[in-house]
Amino acid sequence: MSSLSVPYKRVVVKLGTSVLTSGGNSLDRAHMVELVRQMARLKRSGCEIILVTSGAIAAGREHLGQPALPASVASKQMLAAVGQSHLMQTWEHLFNLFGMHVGQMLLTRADLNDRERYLNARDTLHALLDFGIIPVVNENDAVATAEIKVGDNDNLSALVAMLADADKLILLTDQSGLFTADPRTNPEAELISEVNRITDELRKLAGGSGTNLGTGGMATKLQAADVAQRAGIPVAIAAGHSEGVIERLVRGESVGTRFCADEAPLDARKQWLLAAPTASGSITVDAGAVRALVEQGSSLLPKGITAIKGRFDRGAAVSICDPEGHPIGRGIVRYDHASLTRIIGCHSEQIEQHLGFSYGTVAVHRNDLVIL
Ligand SMILES: Nc1ncnc2c1ncn2[C@@H]1O[C@H](COP(=O)(O)OP(=O)(O)O)[C@@H](O)[C@H]1O
Ligand SMILES: N[C@@H](CCC(=O)OP(=O)(O)O)C(=O)O
Repeated sequence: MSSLSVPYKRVVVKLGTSVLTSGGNSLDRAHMVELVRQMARLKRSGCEIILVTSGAIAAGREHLGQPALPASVASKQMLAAVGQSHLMQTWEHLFNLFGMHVGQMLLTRADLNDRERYLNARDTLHALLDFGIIPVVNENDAVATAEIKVGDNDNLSALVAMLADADKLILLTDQSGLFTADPRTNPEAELISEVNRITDELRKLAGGSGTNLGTGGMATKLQAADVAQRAGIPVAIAAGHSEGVIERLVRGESVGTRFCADEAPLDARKQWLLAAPTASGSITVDAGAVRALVEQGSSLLPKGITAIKGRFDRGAAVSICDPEGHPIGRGIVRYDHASLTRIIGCHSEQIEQHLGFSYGTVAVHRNDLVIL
């Protein structure tokens, strides 16, 4: 038994393509063994590990003899379909060396959009953990169309961290963390070691992927960190090739860039609302409503609505935008788009008069609303 002391008991580790291939054209199995060794030691010390793994497309290219990375979505899906089974076999084999089992979960946004499916996925994840099995998660690239995709494994890992009630999210990549600029193009870039709040200024520093292998670069890692932070989960971005990096982070050492968790995290339903649903429409509100929603945490009344876009049912998730069209929040509507269009700008007491029925005085209740 290892004598490691682990302050974090349930940890999501996301490994980018950049880490799994070491920047090359195939999976770097020697390095994967080293990463598995660290995770296995942590597991023996009482820490539950959930692995979010990229690398299906890279494994598919390797298996098929390195065809050029295709531009078309269908060809990438084909590579992912070929590669996912090889990727999974590799993980299974490596964890088996340490006497551990893995269970595959392939998810899309559609599995998380619907609250019931979200809860089902959560139950499966918890059942795997209860059995001492390591969940190995990737996006279900082979079936994910643009509408149902999470799109990148950084955001997927934040969703998984929430699903799992994890107490730490570790994003491992080919850089030592978040820098003041992309270190590939700016040699002056400096590592940012701690982030308390993710601001627009910080978002501007985070660029896309510097390679054609990774998806999203630092921009999607920051989005993931934002979601996880608000769910009360601390996040680290660090280099996957830094020695003992997973163990050091789980032991509480500060490596790379550390994002503190919010002290007042959103409740479970709002976490789901923040992270999962694709908005089926949008509601534009006036300046007074923006203040009421953002500063006072009020519900959205029909009176503050100035425009509605899209077609949605009662109970759908919609985006809420300020007068300039910038999204300020996301909420579940109490009225479908047709009814809401008829009560735009109305006082709440007039709803029944206009519609002949009422589902209550608010368009979006504050319990069903999350501010971005
Ligand atoms: N501010 C930044 N700090 C660090 N890396 C950055 C920054 N902006 C952009 N990047 C790029 O993000 C890349 C890592 O993301 P990505 O290629 O998607 O890797 P992964 O496969 O690990 O997800 C880096 O190689 C780097 O070029
Ligand atoms: N799901 C894809 C990876 C998507 C992705 O986000 O890649 P990366 O930026 O390398 O973490 C795959 O398995 O190839």
